[in-house]
Amino acid sequence: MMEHREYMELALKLAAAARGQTSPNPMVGCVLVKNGEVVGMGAHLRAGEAHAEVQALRMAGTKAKGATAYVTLEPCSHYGRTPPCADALIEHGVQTVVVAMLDPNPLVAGRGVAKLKEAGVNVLTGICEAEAKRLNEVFITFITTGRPFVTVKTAMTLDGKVATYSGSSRWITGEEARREVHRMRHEHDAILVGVNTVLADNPQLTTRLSPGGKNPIRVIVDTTLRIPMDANVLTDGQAPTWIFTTEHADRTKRAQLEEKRIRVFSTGDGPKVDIDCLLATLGEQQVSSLLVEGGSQINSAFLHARAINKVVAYVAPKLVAGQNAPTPFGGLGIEEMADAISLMDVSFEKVGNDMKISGYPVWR
Ligand SMILES: Nc1c(/N=C/[C@@H](O)[C@H](O)[C@H](O)COP(=O)(O)O)[nH]c(=O)[nH]c1=O
Repeated sequence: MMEHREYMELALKLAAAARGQTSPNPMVGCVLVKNGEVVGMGAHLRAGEAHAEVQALRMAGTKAKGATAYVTLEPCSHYGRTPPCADALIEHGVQTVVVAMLDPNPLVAGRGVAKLKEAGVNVLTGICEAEAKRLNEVFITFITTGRPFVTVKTAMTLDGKVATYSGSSRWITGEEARREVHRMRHEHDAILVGVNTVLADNPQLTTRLSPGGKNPIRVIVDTTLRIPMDANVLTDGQAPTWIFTTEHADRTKRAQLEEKRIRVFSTGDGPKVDIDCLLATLGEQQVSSLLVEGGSQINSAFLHARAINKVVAYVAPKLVAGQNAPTPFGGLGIEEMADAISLMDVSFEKVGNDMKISGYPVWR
């Protein structure tokens, strides 16, 4: 007999299958079980389309009556772009609803559960809650702060370099790791690099490696608009490119860029682009997840702005040495080792011949 946990794990797997497709909505999965038999399954596939519960109820039909529903996120109780799921579960006669986590939106948290209970439905909450929260770390951050969840991704040699002293960097990591990075791009609403990376690598920042996926919005941090007009990100038409600059930028250059329908945002008259302001602006533009691919100046700026939610570092078993070779985080740096930014919930995973280390910075 499958336990509550096993059915919820199945619902979580269904939810995760739509990773990268549902923004700015969360990933949600639902499994309907009756007398020990799965009678319906569903996942939310795209914002504006049917919610997971509705998909599962459609599959179950009349078998939903008296069934138990396992849902990875509290059923919605308000009219968004689709009718409330709590009502649909009640109308189909579902007897018990097992919920992994309550809705993180403070405006609706607990309302769906309350509606179900008022209608006489048994409700259990907190089954696989930690896994459900980890799965929707992006949605939770975005809905509670209004800013994108920021992941800094870096790739370095074993001796901590992101390029040789001459700037050569292709490639540090192997095919598998780079393919995985392109999947990360698919999963993110936007990808950010500094203008130094554009000058050094002329990157495309698109999701090209198999199995492909959507191209994120390309965000370039460029304090004085040094970006070359013939840069790939300005000419390849593969994805929107937004530039964040300051009031110090050359007005003619700004007009040239805007003529090419490049969106240019100024974060004010500070010496550098204000990361806080950049994130607030991206949030207003409904960007719920941001992949920062450096380089070292940008990564350091995000670190000093305490604006990193997650770090994903690929370490390749290669050595290039060079005291002038750039490292993942540049800038002045932290003076005392005791003040180092530690990561928590760290995972270590071999990807091809490279080591992937992921974790969540602990901001004291
Ligand atoms: N050099 C490497 C990376 N380099 C990352 C950035 O510095 C590159 O400019 C960016 O990925 C280029 O984007 P593209 O044009 O779309 O391919 N990142 C990696 O994971 N492994 C590397 O070996």
